[in-house]
Order: sequence, then structure tokens, then C-alpha cells
Amino acid sequence: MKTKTIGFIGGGNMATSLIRGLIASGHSPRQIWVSDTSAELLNAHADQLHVNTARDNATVVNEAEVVVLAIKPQVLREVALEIAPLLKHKHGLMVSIAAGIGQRSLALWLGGDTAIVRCMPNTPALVLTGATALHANANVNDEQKDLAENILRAVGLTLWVDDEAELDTVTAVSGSGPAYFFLLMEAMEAAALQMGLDERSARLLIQQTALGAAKIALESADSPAQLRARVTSPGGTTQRAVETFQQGGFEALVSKALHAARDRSVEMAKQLGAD
Ligand SMILES: NC(=O)C1=CN([C@@H]2O[C@H](COP(=O)(O)OP(=O)(O)OC[C@H]3O[C@@H](n4cnc5c(N)ncnc54)[C@H](OP(=O)(O)O)[C@@H]3O)[C@@H](O)[C@H]2O)C=CC1
Ligand SMILES: O=C(O)[C@@H]1CCC=N1
Repeated sequence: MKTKTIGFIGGGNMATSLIRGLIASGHSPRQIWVSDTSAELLNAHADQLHVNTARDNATVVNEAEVVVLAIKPQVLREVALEIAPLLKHKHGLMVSIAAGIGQRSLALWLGGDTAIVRCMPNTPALVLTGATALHANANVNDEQKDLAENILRAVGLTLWVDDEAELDTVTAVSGSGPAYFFLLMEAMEAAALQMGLDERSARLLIQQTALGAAKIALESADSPAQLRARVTSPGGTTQRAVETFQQGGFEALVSKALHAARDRSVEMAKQLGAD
């Protein structure tokens, strides 16, 4: 990627994962700008990541060729309206990572001729294993599409969706997804402790098992069901555990949870008048 200056408005959890990932993949911290309302957070980023920081969002917009809106959906409108006048004389690219907030509203707030890519990354970007889906509005040219894709691909896998509504589903699947796996790890660890394993051993065994399962799934052409069958000896321990999960309504619960996340993405946008 021809190195561009990337600005982040909002330097919280997801921005930090992206910034750390970009630096780990070779992007110069000197070509990264971050603004945030928290001086403490900006000081930490300057000390630890050696990126440029600013208390005001205007500096980031002025310095960066690509601006990533990494604030909560609830403050996006206010920030977009604040920076919109600064975009009039620029032909840069805006990237929003906010859940739910649609292209129509972003264009309304930022200006109708603004090139906007909406995307849904996830926190494993931190370790260059992110998964991001992107959607471009009609103002985004091929070069800008490549630019957005290259930034996100530097920290993991990318794919484009044509139908913007699919981003709500992506949010429920991979945006929030890491938390589901952590929840399972938490529950497994608690059970292992109840059964007498010490915390360190339980955590290590669970982490390595999650990594191993993910690696097999990625490297094999087989479906998750086929991979599961290979662990499940007839009448053995896995079968007993899987039956216990299923008797508890595991699949239905997972489906319900993902639908709830997708619906919340749609609902947040509606509540903010930004669908
Ligand atoms: N976390 C995740 O896994 C993912 C998050 N996202 C999206 O990323 C966005 C950010 O989420 P996340 O990183 O979790 O949130 P955080 O709250 O961790 O980060 C947002 C940051 O923006 C700061 N902020 C608030 N108002 C302003 C402002 N006016 N100008 C500049 N900065 C401001 C916040 O400060 P303060 O705390 O003081 O308000 C905070 O530090 C959301 O829109 C979310 O939907 C997308 C994919 C995954
Ligand atoms: O929880 C959220 O709303 C954000 C979007 C996806 C992950 N975190």
C-alpha cells in the first residue's frame, strides 16, 4: 500500500486494535493521527504507540488523507456535523466503523458528495487476524476502494458487501463475534475451576484448544459438523457434552443471540434517526 496518513476520530477499543494492527503490519505510527475527548487516552497512545494525537477532531481531518470515524454510534451525528465544513475543500475518504449508522445518514451529515466507506471490523485486527466487511457509497472511486480495502486487509481478512443491510448481519456475526467465543471460554474456565483445575492450567488449555479448533476449521475443507464428528467418539465424553448442550437448546440460543445483535444494530440506527 502506498502509505497514506490515516486519522482516527475516537481512539477507544476498536481504534486501538486497528492502530496496533496497522503498526504491527508495518504502517508508520508517524502517519497515524488520533483525536479523542480523553487527554489521558491520547497521552497513553502517544507514549505507547508513538502516534500523533490531537484533542480536536479538526486537526485529524486536516492532517489525514483517510479519516476513520471510530466513535460510538450515539456521538457520530454530532462529530460528523462538526467536521463536515472541513471536508468541503478536501477530496479524501471517510471510513465509518460505527454499527448500524447507514450510508444515507452519513452522507446527509458529512455532505452528499463525500466518498464514504462503511465497514465492520473486529478486535482481532489487533493481532492481524481481523475480519472486516466493507460497503462503499457511489462517490467512492476505484482508487479509494483499494485504499480502504488495503488498510483493513493489513490487519486481516476483508470482503465487500453490495447490500448495505448485510452489514447488520456481519455486525452480529463477526463484529460482536469475538465476545461470543470469549464468553464460551469464560464459561469453560469457570467449569474447569469447579472441577478442580487451577486457573492457569485451565486458561492455557482452553486458549490452546480454541486456537487449535480455529486453525483446523480454517485449514480444512470440511464443515464444522464434520470436524465435530471427528472429536466425537460414539458413546464417549464429547457425545455426552454435545447432547447436554443440545438438550439445553444451544443452537436455538445461538440463533436467538445473533438475531438479537442484528436487530439491535437496526434498532440503534432507528433510535438515532440514522437508518
Ligand atoms: N469494540 C468493537 O469490538 C467494535 C466496535 N465497532 C464500532 O466502533 C465504534 C467505537 O467503538 P469502541 O471502540 O468499542 O468504543 P469506545 O468507547 O472504546 O471508543 C470511542 C472513543 O471515542 C471517544 N469520543 C467520544 N466522543 C468523542 C468526540 N466528540 N470526538 C472524539 N472522540 C470522542 C470516546 O471517549 P469517551 O469514552 O470519553 O466518551 C472513546 O474513547 C463504535 O461505533 C462501534 O459500533 C465496530 C466493530 C467492532
Ligand atoms: O457492541 C457493539 O455495539 C460493537 C459493534 C460490534 C462490536 N462491538
